[in-house]
Amino acid sequence: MAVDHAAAEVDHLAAERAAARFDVEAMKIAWAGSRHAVDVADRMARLVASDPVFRKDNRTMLSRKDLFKDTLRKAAHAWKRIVELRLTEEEASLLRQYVDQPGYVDLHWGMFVPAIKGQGTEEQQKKWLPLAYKFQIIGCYAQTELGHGSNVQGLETTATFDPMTDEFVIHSPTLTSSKWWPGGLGKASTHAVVYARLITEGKDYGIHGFIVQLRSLEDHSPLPGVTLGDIGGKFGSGAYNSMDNGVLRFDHVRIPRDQMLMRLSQVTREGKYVQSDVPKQLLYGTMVYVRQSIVADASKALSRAVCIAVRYSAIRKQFGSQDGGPETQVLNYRTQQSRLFPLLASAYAFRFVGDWLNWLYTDVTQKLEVKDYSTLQEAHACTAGLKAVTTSATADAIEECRKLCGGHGYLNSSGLPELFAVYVPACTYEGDNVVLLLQVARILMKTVSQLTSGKQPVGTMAYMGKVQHLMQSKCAVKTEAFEARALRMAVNCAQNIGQASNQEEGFYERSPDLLEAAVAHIQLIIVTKFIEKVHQDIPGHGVKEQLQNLCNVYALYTLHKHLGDFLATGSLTPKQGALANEQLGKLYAQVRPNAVALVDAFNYTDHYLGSVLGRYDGNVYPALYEEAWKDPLNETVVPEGYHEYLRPLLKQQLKLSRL
Ligand SMILES: CCCCCCCC/C=C\CCCCCCCCCCCC(=O)SCCNC(=O)CCNC(=O)[C@H](O)C(C)(C)COP(=O)(O)OP(=O)(O)OC[C@H]1O[C@@H](n2cnc3c(N)ncnc32)[C@H](O)[C@@H]1OP(=O)(O)O
Ligand SMILES: Cc1cc2nc3c(=O)[nH]c(=O)nc-3n(C[C@H](O)[C@H](O)[C@H](O)COP(=O)(O)OP(=O)(O)OC[C@H]3O[C@@H](n4cnc5c(N)ncnc54)[C@H](O)[C@@H]3O)c2cc1C
Repeated sequence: MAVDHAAAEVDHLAAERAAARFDVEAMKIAWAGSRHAVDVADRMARLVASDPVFRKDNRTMLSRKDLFKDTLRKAAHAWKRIVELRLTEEEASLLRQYVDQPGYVDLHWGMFVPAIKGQGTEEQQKKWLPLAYKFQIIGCYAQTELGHGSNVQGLETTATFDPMTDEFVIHSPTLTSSKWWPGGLGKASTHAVVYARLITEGKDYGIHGFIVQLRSLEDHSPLPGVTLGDIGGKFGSGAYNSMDNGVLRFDHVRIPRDQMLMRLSQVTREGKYVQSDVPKQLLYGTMVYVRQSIVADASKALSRAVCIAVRYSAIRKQFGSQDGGPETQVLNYRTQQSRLFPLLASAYAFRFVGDWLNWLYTDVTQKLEVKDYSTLQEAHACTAGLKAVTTSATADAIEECRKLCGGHGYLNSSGLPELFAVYVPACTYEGDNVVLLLQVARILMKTVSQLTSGKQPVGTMAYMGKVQHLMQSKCAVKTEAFEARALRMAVNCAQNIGQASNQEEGFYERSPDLLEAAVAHIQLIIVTKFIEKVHQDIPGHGVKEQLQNLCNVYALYTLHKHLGDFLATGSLTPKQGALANEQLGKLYAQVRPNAVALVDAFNYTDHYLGSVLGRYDGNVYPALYEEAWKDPLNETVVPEGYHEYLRPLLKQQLKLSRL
């Protein structure tokens, strides 16, 4: 008798959901932040999913040109819906998230507008922002060049003030000074915030931002002296190829003086350079803003991958039980759990630390408005470090989820290859992760060096003030072990650097250790913020308990993975390390019955997940089967090329065999 496997799989997910020991609706609120956040996300997700223009299941099969046109169409349609429905900023940005296709709008809203807000004077904001808000101009963020990305101070584009005409002359003096990478620049943008070396009265004052028009507002052709285009195809099919990352060269392009962003410093009519009393690091403010939003995005990308892998692992069965009973769901394998559940816990951990970082960023912004710059360093260290640690972990985790889904995970229809390809550049853009961690390490070294002078560290570095205690004690408490590990690694680095003939040389020599010290510090922040979250009042049956479990999984898994650090610094004994591992196994057993419900709490539509393996209804096999037939290769039974290449070959073999 034929068994309807498909129906059986569907029942499986229902059984998983019924077995969950907590209130999923309440967990949705804990994940999203509030009832309001759940409702608005739900509404926007459904709006997108039900609109045929936002279809994306065919995306990996489109040519680059068709994909780009599809992106323009989606962006225009999204804007039309935003205006027609009078969506709020919150609704609009969720709508953009669920459209789920990188495009010029991300850089327009995400970097061009914030750069003008952060670096422009009130007058400049009044002039440019209304144009940008109504899409009467489209902007991008043109900082990186062919020759320099990480080293911003090394950029070569020049902006030379000409007092005769009251203009800046923007010029690309070398091939390596060509702007290279800015998203939206290649084909869509009409304007850019261009970062260039300001030269006036014969002196180079370093990097500053300028608003430069690139294309005609009449026919979109490049303005005189401007050469620009797309830099070419990128990693993976679909994925980030929807974005027109661009190249841009200037040949003595003139812009009015008032298009220099003048909040941080000014050039007078006479050509005098005047520095404001604000720290010059505010020039990097747009990057800080985007880095904090990238941390929030990490939890979104990771939770999508984990949702697919958990649901599919509940559906997928391999091998029978000892007594010949039904086959085992792969989710029941201890190895599957030990690979998957830490990723599930990380998704929650990154979500909560992302919320905290958003709070920190808002707090710093408010302080800056009243000229309080005391938390600028903390904001830089936290955004840079958390961006680096969460994006690296998420990129690795998406690939691990692909492997957790076996062969089917490698199909585009699983959604995982495209998610990986679109996500991995997050480890590079907005600051290469190693470069960012070295920034954190520099701040750690500075903090350690100040300990002897009695200066008490604050914010996320405050634990370093407990130096006497943390350097000596054996740690029984979990957070204390994380604190001791981070502090001792930092102090070891500082001592080693101190022995070098000069500090810079010492920093250079010790940079691999410094990276690890920075990671230890950032992991401490993530663990601490997760613990703080579970100490809050969290309503809903069983919700707090589940989050407590996941928090323990995240902390103990991190500890297990980096046990070498904990042992080498004497922050834990080998026995404690072994006990932690034992405990981890027990925690996985507690997560197991709740796993499917824990990913349901992300509340993702099938449209947003974009995965036949992660379908809410669990109907995986019919969907996989159907999806295969949609491939353009299956449009004809006999493939194109048969008559040119297969038939002659086969005929030739036939002739040979008859000889
Ligand atoms: C109606 C609404 C519609 C809604 C639609 C919604 C649409 C969607 C909206 C939003 C989406 C948002 C998402 C955006 C999409 C993102 C896509 C990806 C885009 C990617 C873009 C980019 O990549 S842009 C380019 C990024 N480039 C980099 O990150 C370069 C990295 N390098 C650097 O940052 C710097 O060079 C460096 C920090 C590494 C070194 O700089 P420098 O040499 O100048 O400094 P020092 O090391 O000497 O340090 C000096 C001193 O400064 C301190 N410091 C350094 N940086 C900062 C900082 N950022 N902030 C504060 N302080 C800083 C440093 O610690 C030192 O301090 P001391 O006290 O002197 O020691
Ligand atoms: C998809 C994508 C979108 C982008 N969008 C934009 C955009 O909109 N606007 C824009 O201006 N830019 C954009 N960029 C550029 C991006 O910001 C840079 O690529 C990034 O900052 C890294 O710089 P780089 O390419 O110069 O790398 P490099 O610095 O050349 O890195 C190469 C290697 O050198 C290492 N390295 C570099 N410096 C050090 C150091 N001091 N110590 C130790 N190791 C080091 C790095 O770790 C890395 O392994 C984008 C990039 C990508 C991939």
